[in-house]
Amino acid sequence: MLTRACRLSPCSHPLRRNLTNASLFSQQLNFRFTMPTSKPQPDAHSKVLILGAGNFGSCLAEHLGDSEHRVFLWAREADLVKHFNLHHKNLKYLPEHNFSKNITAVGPDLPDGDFINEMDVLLFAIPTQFLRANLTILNRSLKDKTKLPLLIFVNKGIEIGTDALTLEIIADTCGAGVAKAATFISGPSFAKEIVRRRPTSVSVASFTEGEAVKTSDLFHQPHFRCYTGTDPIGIELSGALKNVYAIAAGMSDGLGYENNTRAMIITRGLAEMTCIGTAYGASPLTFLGLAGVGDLFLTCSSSSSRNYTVGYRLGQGESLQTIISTLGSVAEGVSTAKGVKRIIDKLGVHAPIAAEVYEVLYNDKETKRAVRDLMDLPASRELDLPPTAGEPARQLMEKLGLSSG
Ligand SMILES: NC(=O)C1=CN([C@@H]2O[C@H](COP(=O)(O)OP(=O)(O)OC[C@H]3O[C@@H](n4cnc5c(N)ncnc54)[C@H](O)[C@@H]3O)[C@@H](O)[C@H]2O)C=CC1
Ligand SMILES: O=C(CO)COP(=O)(O)O
Repeated sequence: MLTRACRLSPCSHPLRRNLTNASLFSQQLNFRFTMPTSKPQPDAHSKVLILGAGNFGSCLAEHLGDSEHRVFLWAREADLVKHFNLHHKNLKYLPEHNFSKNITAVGPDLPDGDFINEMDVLLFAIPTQFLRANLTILNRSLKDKTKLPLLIFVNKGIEIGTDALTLEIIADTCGAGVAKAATFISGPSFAKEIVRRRPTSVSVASFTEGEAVKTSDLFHQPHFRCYTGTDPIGIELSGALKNVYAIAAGMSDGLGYENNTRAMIITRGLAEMTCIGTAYGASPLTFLGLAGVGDLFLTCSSSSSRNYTVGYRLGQGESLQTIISTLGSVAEGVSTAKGVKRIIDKLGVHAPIAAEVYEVLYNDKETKRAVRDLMDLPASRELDLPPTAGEPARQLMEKLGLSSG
């Protein structure tokens, strides 16, 4: 078993390491900041508020409710709150599951400041496109920024219109200190398998490594392992990007292509993800972890994935509008494909699979034509990481006060 001493490594963001080695900013970045931390380590009887009672929020409520913690689950649907508290069931998401009696549903309004300030942990399981509005309201309750609850985010997407990662949404709405303390969980973790206690592992990252360790300690269970790190930008990009490639893999299967084609999409998708991440300013190694290749493999190869399902149904000839209106759950890759397209265009990264997914979703390109165009690309070297120095990450870290000239 890993000891705490073994899991902790000196806190240094990979951007700093990359830049120190080779890049444009090697002489410029000089980290001089004090990392914020949350209230003391959540103990065995912590108060946890989970925001978002969809598949993943409910699943994580169950994961933490299966303990001595006092878990509250915020749902914006009044009927869900009422039914959950009476029957310990969430009929809309994970309807088969009997939830722990340690969980109390709250809502439909967001809890008030007094309630929020009593919490030791706030866990956000709200789809990316709705996060900004909810954080704007919640920020009014986070009065004392020196005594923050442990803040955990599990959404996997890029915001439409701003191309912002969640780190930036948090900084915009709650301030840089809150973003620096935030922790991100990402990795191959279907909600319905976690509630069945199938062995699962995830990546947990924060700029404040102590917060990632607290999160890991909170979540770690015999059937659930956490691996900590200090590349939240890479972890976020991994989770967001893999959803776009899951759409591509589903599309391929929906068109009737077989295993070779799916393996090609997964592998070339990983190469694209790594190039986009490197150009953005994340560590390329992050994409080899659970949040990267782990989640990419999972979602590209299973019909349990909503993103894969969107792709599959597109490949079968259904329209995007019909698929979205009948999916019954969020597929973050659909909205994220827009931000990814803008990011690759801006950074000049060659990411043809992501570009073709965008064309199918938003320019009515036929799925078969997209495959033909990909296969017609000229032969190229297998992998050349872009030499760029990570301007988006540099700007984001500047916003967080994590760089100084
Ligand atoms: N389901 C899974 O296995 C996993 C999901 N995730 C991520 O977690 C996030 C949430 O996903 P799911 O729970 O699966 O989605 P879901 O589709 O099951 O549930 C969506 C939730 O968002 C809420 N919602 C809708 N509009 C809202 C608004 N305006 N403000 C606040 N909440 C709103 C709904 O009430 C519902 O609780 C996504 O970013 C997803 O990528 C991450 C890992 C695994
Ligand atoms: O991210 C997930 C599992 O790790 C869930 O994937 P989908 O959102 O595609 O269902």
